[in-house]
Amino acid sequence: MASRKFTIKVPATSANIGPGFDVVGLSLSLHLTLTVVVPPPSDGPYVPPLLKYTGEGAAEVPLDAYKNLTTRVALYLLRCHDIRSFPSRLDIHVNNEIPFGRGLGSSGAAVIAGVLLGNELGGLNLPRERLLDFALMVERHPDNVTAALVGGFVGSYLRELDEAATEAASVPLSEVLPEFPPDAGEDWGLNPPVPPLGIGHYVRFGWSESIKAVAIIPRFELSTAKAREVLPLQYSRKDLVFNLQRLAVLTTALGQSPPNPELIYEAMKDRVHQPYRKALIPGLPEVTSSITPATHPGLLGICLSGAGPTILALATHGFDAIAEDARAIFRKTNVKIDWKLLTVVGGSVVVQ
Ligand SMILES: Nc1ncnc2c1ncn2[C@@H]1O[C@H](COP(=O)(O)OP(=O)(O)O)[C@@H](O)[C@H]1O
Ligand SMILES: N[C@@H](CCOP(=O)(O)O)C(=O)O
Repeated sequence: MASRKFTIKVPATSANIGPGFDVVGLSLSLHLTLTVVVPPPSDGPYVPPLLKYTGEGAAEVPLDAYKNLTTRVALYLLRCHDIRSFPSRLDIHVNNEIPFGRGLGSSGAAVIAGVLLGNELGGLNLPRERLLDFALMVERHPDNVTAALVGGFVGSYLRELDEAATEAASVPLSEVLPEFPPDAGEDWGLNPPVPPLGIGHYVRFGWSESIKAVAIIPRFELSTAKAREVLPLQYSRKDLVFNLQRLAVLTTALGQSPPNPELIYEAMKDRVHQPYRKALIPGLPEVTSSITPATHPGLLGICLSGAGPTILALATHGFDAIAEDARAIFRKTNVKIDWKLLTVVGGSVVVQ
């Protein structure tokens, strides 16, 4: 019997796009790719997975399958289906183009890669909606994981669950993700909480082909957890209405051809997360307020990408001027940047 080989490819994502905090996401042309070889069953002793890693994060990512986010998520899926461990001598090569902790959805991509890996290894054939439930037990805001899974410009919500399901869906992450092999003398993690059915729901919006994304990526990391801690628990009606009005317009405006810069620039403004995150990202207010469609022809709108620190500028042309002027503003605060011109791509694929 021959080895089985397959590839999993998951895109980067930019969440929020201004007013859509925890609601909208956009899949972008940087990828996390797993090349997986499953050897045929043998009678020899059990050999744990061999994990190799190249690209972004290679120096810091754990290569122990019981510590690595992607493989722990895969194991979570397997154990929820009574499969206790990875196949023996599993070989996984990860190549990552998505920088860590920059607001481009690296952790969401790692989680989606994990659910797809578990689904393949276990031969589970779970539908996309069920895979999303598993991803949402790990990454609990739906914007990144939904866009990474289904691709495009996507809006999603979490269904209100009944009391029992809410409890099942809100267990600590440490109870969801296994951290030990099955022979570690621990029962812990072998019967993890199974996700309630239908946690997340989504819709894909139109996207005008002419719109590209300039990702202006500061050379420092900001963890999403830290950037969420600075957000308030309550908002004024004025600020909520400000965002709702803009989000309603934005979801259609980005699908129109030709896109309307005046409409989009205003519709990408936000009062729910960016004002609170500016202290963590020196240069953010100046970049978003001084780079406008009037000063930079081709620009449509500009916002924080996810929890930051990356800034996302949507534009049809004039990409170099936008990025280089953002670089100059960041330089004044001693922050160096890299920038990439990205396109909106399809969702995750598994190729046999
Ligand atoms: N491919 C990956 N494999 C394993 N862990 C990853 C991978 N990508 C991201 N992570 C984990 O997620 C962390 C970054 O997540 P987060 O703070 O949410 O930032 P973001 O998702 O915006 O890049 C990394 O420091 C790392 O621990
Ligand atoms: N809605 C979330 C999105 C986080 O995205 P990430 O790419 O920074 O992980 C938030 O704004 O906190």
